[in-house]
Amino acid sequence: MRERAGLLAQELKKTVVLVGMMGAGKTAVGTAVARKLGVPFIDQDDEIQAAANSTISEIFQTYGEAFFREKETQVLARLLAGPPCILSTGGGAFMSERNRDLIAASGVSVWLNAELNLLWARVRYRDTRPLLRTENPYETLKTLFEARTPVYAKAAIHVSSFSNYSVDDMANAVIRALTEHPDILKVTNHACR
Ligand SMILES: Nc1ncnc2c1ncn2[C@@H]1O[C@H](COP(=O)(O)OP(=O)(O)OP(=O)(O)O)[C@@H](O)[C@H]1O
Ligand SMILES: O=C(O)C1=C[C@@H](O)[C@@H](O)[C@H](O)C1
Ligand SMILES: [Mg+2]
Repeated sequence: MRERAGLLAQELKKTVVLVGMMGAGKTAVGTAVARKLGVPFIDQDDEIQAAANSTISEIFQTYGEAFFREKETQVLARLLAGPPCILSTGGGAFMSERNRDLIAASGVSVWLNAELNLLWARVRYRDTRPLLRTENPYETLKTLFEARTPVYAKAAIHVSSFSNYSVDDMANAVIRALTEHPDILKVTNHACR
């Protein structure tokens, strides 16, 4: 893809799989990264909803979490078999060893790492996350955060989010991290042509 200045061509060689907690920005930042790189963006939660013709909440309510997790793995395998893209996972997808193996086999995992209070500030006013529909959603988020952090840390690339970062800042930080891996994102300078 060429930037407006016509200086950079970029080739995405592997699917970049964004992982992390609910509210880490996988969907928001992934969308921005894909737009900046001019590559396709796919949100795994959206794909599951489209395949089931129901919302995530409805799937949890009607069929339960175990069914959702099965669909999550099926959809992940299908998306990873497609052309390279920016793929935002659901918050729990990276918890499964099978999913981590699928990602490592044909993509690269990037952890969007954010502090608990930042995550809480982002998720507290939305009711689209069935796992947080509990008596004390902050405590639930904290429990998930503590249990999941060591697993997210297995991701190949880590990018930290801070409260003063915008979605755009985070997208740029992800792209900077990717450009350090030419086997993932190859950037060619065409300035001299
Ligand atoms: N610096 C930032 N990085 C990421 N998100 C940000 C940032 N600043 C504000 N936000 C907002 O925080 C929210 C992050 O939610 P988003 O749905 O992208 O998270 P997610 O990781 O996809 O969560 P889920 O696992 O539930 O799908 C968005 O509304 C986004 O606009
Ligand atoms: O953290 C999780 O386990 C989840 C996060 C969302 O993206 C959805 O995939 C679903 O609500 C489960
Ligand atoms: Mg999301």
